[in-house]
Amino acid sequence: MPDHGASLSQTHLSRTPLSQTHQVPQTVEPRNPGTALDMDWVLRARANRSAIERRAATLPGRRSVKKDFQAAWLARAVSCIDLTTLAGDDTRGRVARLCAKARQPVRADLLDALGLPHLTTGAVCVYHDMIAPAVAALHGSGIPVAAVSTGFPAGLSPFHLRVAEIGDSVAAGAAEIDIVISRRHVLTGDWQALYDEMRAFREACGPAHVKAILATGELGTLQNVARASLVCMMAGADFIKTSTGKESVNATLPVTLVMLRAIREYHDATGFRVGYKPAGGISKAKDALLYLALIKDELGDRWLRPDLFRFGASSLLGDIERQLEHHVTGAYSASWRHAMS
Ligand SMILES: O=C[C@H](O)COP(=O)(O)O
Repeated sequence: MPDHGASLSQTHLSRTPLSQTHQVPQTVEPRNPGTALDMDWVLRARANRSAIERRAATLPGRRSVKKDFQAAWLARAVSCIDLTTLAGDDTRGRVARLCAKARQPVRADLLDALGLPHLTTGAVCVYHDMIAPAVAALHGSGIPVAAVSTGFPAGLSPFHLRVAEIGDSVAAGAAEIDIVISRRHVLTGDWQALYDEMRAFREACGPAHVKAILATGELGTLQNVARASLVCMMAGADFIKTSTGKESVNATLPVTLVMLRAIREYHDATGFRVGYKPAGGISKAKDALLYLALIKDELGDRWLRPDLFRFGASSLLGDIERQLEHHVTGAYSASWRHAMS
């Protein structure tokens, strides 16, 4: 059960010695198989925008962690990052450097000082053409490659090509596929079409885990976010993800609250845990701490692990590393001193 109201300084994670924060228990979460589309349930979903925004706005004042506790939480955040590059000018060289950073996200001397023997990011996230170099660069590390797919970011290419793209990316070695949904199905309330699309994407993924990108900044209302979250989970999504990072509004705390509550409701009803990935515009360590606090409040500790939580972020790691360096040395370094920051 989530421990609503517990202060972070009293949490299990905060009391955990730094040397243990990166150790993820080897629990194997059963995959969400999905359910039939339950239209009554979907249409019952509501979102009270003003209450949600009020709750999100008060979070920074109510939640703070300091010193060793903060370093422990930041180390946990690192282990949950999908270290991302999604740029038109990506090259094999850039991806290889990113993968080296995923293997060693925090400088060895800082890890030593923090008593952390080993830490990696949750995954590396790239476009299809960069899967092979990423798989090669991560060989032996156990770090999965995630690929964005289905005509990312708009998702407006022909349906058969979107499905085929998933198969190609799985064949190329992607263990996780970040699909984009058709926003028009949400905006027109065609929940059956969204469900069928998501089912087909999930099937095309086979053993690869599928993250459903809702592009929440383009869905119009929080109620639509709640309903789209439920439909994607009913259709078998392993994760629901806020954004591509390319919309004008990406991850926010109010949207996160809505999606976390949908995940909780789905778990209560089916027993299956679906993961959550906020993505786009999360670049500061202090923001990462807010997301972790909200997840702890709403879903509990079990979701604070990389198998159920990821940050989709291209530049968050650099700021976290700076904060950890400050924790160890008492001084801030320039961001350019941290590779791929
Ligand atoms: O899914 C990941 C996002 O595209 C990353 O967005 P960002 O570059 O704003 O961190």
